Order: sequence, then structure tokens, then C-alpha cells
Amino acid sequence: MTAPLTLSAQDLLRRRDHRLVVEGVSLELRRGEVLGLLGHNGAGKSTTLQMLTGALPAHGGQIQVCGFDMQHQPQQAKACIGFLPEHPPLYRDMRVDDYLLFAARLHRIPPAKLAGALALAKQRCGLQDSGNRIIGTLSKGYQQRVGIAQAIIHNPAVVVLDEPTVGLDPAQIRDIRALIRELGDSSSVILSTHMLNEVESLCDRVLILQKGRLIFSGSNAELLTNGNMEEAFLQITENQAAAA
Ligand SMILES: Nc1ncnc2c1ncn2[C@@H]1O[C@H](COP(=O)(O)OP(=O)(O)OP(=O)(O)O)[C@@H](O)[C@H]1O
Repeated sequence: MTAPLTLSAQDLLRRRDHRLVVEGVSLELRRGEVLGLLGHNGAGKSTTLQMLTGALPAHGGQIQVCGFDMQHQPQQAKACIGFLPEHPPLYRDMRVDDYLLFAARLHRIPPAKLAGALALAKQRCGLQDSGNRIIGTLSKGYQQRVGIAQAIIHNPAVVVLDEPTVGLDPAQIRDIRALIRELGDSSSVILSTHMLNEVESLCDRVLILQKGRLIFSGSNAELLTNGNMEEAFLQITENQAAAA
């Protein structure tokens, strides 16, 4: 049986400075899936993720999250989604617990459920012993865990991660990838990355964006029919550039 849809987008469009930076992007995400979003710098990955999470309004197209329309039912749609932006909104002077409680209140978690939500998010992100730490004093890997914890504190059905392992050392990358795998078991995940091995090891399906348009959508296995992940990515993006 096919897993239920958690997120779908049709024909997304976004301009920046009167220039189309995302055009005609449609996608679907099902429960338990990890979807990788690939593309060169400036391809439109972050803009697409910002639209999917309601952080940036789309100039065209529709988005549904867990059946709620992002334009007409933004509060309900946003309640079903958690977002780790490329530059996580961390308050460096705050303690981890205070920051996560602040994020929980923003997500309208009722007071009686705050302590439980905080404990669960910290446990999932390996932050049980870090609640009293000042965020700015944590390593980059632990700051990223805090960024992910704020994204999942309301236990969303969809988790969107924009370049979650950028700037981390190999051990930190391993830990964050293990966490993403775990998130993919319980929720659905969309992940933007430049790291092709990350896509190969974490994702069920892959989308490739180029100049704001989708040029590939398929399973890892379909992408890999063109050789290894790097060759496949370069072949698809270079063929498309030559045809343009
Ligand atoms: N705040 C902004 N104002 C104006 N233009 C922007 C803004 N943010 C992004 N852009 C432009 O929109 C286009 C898409 O950018 P976007 O950040 O979505 O791409 P990306 O694929 O995420 O790139 P990267 O991998 O470098 O993060 C680029 O041409 C970029 O210069």
C-alpha cells in the first residue's frame, strides 16, 4: 500500500528582484520518505524550501501540508512542518532549554505539554545533557542539533532541512545523518544538500533543480543508472545546460 501524502506542491513560482528564480516546480512527499533536493549554487533550492515551509510566499502555485493549504490555512499547514533554514535562527546568548521552550511556544504547544515536548526533542537530538548550555558556546555540530530540535519540537509530520551538515566535521556529519535517518523513519523529510554521498546514503528519491526548474525527479536507483551519483548529477545538469 502506498504511504499517505504529507506534502505536495504544484507549479510553484517565485520571483526575486523581478527575476524568476523558481518556476513550475511540483513535488510530492509521502510518510516515511526522505527526499533529496540537489542543484548547483543559486539553483533555487533554498527558495523552494522557504516556500514549502511558508517562510516565503509563493508568487504562483499551490502547497498542501497534511491536507492543509499553505495560502488559505497557513496556521494549520505550518503546524505540520518543521524547518531548519540554511542559517538557523539561533539566539546565541540563550540557554538551550530556554530557546527550545521559546520555539515550542511559537509552535503553540500548550503549557501542560511543554516539558514533555522539550524532553522528547532533546532526547531525539542527543541534547539531554546540554539544556543549561549557552548556545553560542556549543560546537557547530551541537548548534545544528539545537537547530534541528527547534524544527521538531512540535513533532511535525514533515521536516525540512536546508543543508543540515554544511560546515560540520566528519564525526558531526555522521551524527546528524544518523539523526536524519531516525527522523525519516517517523516523519517525512526534505533535505537540500550539495553532498552527493549524503543523498546516496539518506534519500529514497531525488529532485534536481537547475535555474529554478526541476530537471530530474526519480528514485536513487534511477539516478544511479547513469553511473555513480557524481557522474549522474553532472551528466544530467550538463546535458540540460547544453540543451538550454
Ligand atoms: N534574498 C534574496 N534577494 C534577492 N535574490 C535572492 C535572495 N535569495 C536568493 N536570491 C537569488 O535567488 C536565486 C536562487 O537562490 P537560492 O538561494 O534559492 O538557491 P540555492 O539553490 O539554495 O543556492 P545555494 O546552494 O547557493 O544555497 C539565486 O539567483 C539567488 O541569487
